[in-house]
Amino acid sequence: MTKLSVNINKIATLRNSRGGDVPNVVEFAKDVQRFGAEGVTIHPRPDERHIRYQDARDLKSQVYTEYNIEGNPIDSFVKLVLEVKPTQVTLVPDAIDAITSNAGWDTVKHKSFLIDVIKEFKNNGIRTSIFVDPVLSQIEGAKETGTDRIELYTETFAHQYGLGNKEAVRPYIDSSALANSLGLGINAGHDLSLDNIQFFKENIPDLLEVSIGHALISESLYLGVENVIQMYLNKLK
Ligand SMILES: CC(=O)[C@@H](O)[C@H](O)COP(=O)(O)O
Ligand SMILES: NCC(=O)COP(=O)(O)O
Repeated sequence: MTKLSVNINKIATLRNSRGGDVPNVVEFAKDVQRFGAEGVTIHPRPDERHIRYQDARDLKSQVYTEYNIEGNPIDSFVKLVLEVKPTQVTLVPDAIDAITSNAGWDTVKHKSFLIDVIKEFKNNGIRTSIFVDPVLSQIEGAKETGTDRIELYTETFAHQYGLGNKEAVRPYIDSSALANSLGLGINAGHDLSLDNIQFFKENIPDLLEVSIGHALISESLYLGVENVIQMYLNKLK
């Protein structure tokens, strides 16, 4: 059974584009859980261009499924996560001005930093996951950090699968087999979608959780727009 955690960053992006509070991020999180999502993911960035640190606090009492906060563990992020105490923190090595996440950790180079920060979160009862590329040496390095889980960075798989290259799932199969043998839990995310999720899931045994945002919100627009147009037309009769 793989849990679906909905990343609601894009809802905050839409809200922020107008100021105000529409769409409301907390109400949206409540809705996705009511519709069956098994988790809510946010990825507050230092510039707060979508999810704001205050959103992370406001969501705490309303996320009754798994609450996953992702981000680069700079001081302000670590403080926020220790205050909010989500179910899981996913550490992502984002550059401060990254448009979106674009690489996993170098778990060998950053081993001692990761050990320290992971220990602090675990001591506070927060499950840890670290974002990694599907590279065996990086999975072995992840084990050394003491993390509970890894999140496989799926952008390459998603891109190649879209081009018809199904073999692109091979490094993920090998990485997840190694992670399993090392006792690491396996999450995955980035550019997963209705097109590629079933194939990915079928190939990765013991996939515990996927976090999906960009495609899921886009698909919700595509699949919902017809209904909304009809509702407007009815009001305009
Ligand atoms: C780690 C990861 O792949 C996602 O959290 C992704 O980075 C979402 O962040 P943005 O919504 O800012 O693109
Ligand atoms: N951890 C990945 C995530 O939260 C969502 O990534 P995406 O679906 O927006 O690419």
